Amino acid sequence: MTASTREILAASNVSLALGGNAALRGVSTRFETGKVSVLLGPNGAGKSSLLACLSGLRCPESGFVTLNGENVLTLARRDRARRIGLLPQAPEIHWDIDVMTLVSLGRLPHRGRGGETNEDREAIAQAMLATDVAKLSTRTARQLSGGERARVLLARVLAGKPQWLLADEPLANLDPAHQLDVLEQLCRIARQGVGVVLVLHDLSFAARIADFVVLLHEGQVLSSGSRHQVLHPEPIREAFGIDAHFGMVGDANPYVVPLRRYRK
Ligand SMILES: Nc1ncnc2c1ncn2[C@@H]1O[C@H](COP(=O)(O)OP(=O)(O)OP(=O)(O)O)[C@@H](O)[C@H]1O
Repeated sequence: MTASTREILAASNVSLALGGNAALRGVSTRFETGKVSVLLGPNGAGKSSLLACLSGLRCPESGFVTLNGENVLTLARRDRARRIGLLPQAPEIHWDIDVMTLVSLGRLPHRGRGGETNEDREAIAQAMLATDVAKLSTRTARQLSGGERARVLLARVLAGKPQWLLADEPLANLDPAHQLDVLEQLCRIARQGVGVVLVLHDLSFAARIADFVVLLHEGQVLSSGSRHQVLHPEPIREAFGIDAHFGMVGDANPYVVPLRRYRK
């Protein structure tokens, strides 16, 4: 991808109410391809709601989301599905399906009438390798452990090779080795030009990989910018109500340890 093909996914003054709750209140922010962006915030802050609006899954009450200036809701569904891959939070698998078939569903937006192509097969194999699920390919997806299922569902999204990957807590349920593997894959595809937008709860992983951070609180953007600007005692205290210790292991591994609840 060259600078001229850079894409921007932008939320402009987005508000969303869910069941009478104000999930988002006038959120404006923008994301770029080629970067890892991380949404942070306490439970109920609006992170999943923002991903749902960015992906076109939910329609804001007011405001809008644009992809390169075009409203995501006006994109043809198939075009949107090709360009934006969404991994929702803790998705369920509702039917008996083997892992290989489930991952191959990620290619559906690309399928023509001729059935599976070599390109499809290659994308599926790459995605299964990247998430370390090849050895599970004949297993029934519903019988997998939580972490195995999470990796298979990420493989399905990766198989679609979207220009944008929006993932809601992609590290939840993963063991530390697979957390590191998945983070490395996500950073790698960002370097290749994909726009990666992640919801994370782990502040240390966010500090390690984020090019851009949006900190949400009560449906609003409390702070956004580089990890150095946002992963800072003041905004973290205000958003989460905690004091935290910020440190470094070597030159490249920042960490954040929540210490105690902040009491005024
Ligand atoms: N289906 C729904 N019906 C009613 N209210 C909802 C629904 N989904 C979310 N909400 C509310 O909208 C607000 C934002 O929820 P959202 O799931 O976006 O938060 P979040 O930041 O992703 O939280 P978490 O970290 O717990 O996943 C919360 O107050 C939540 O209770």
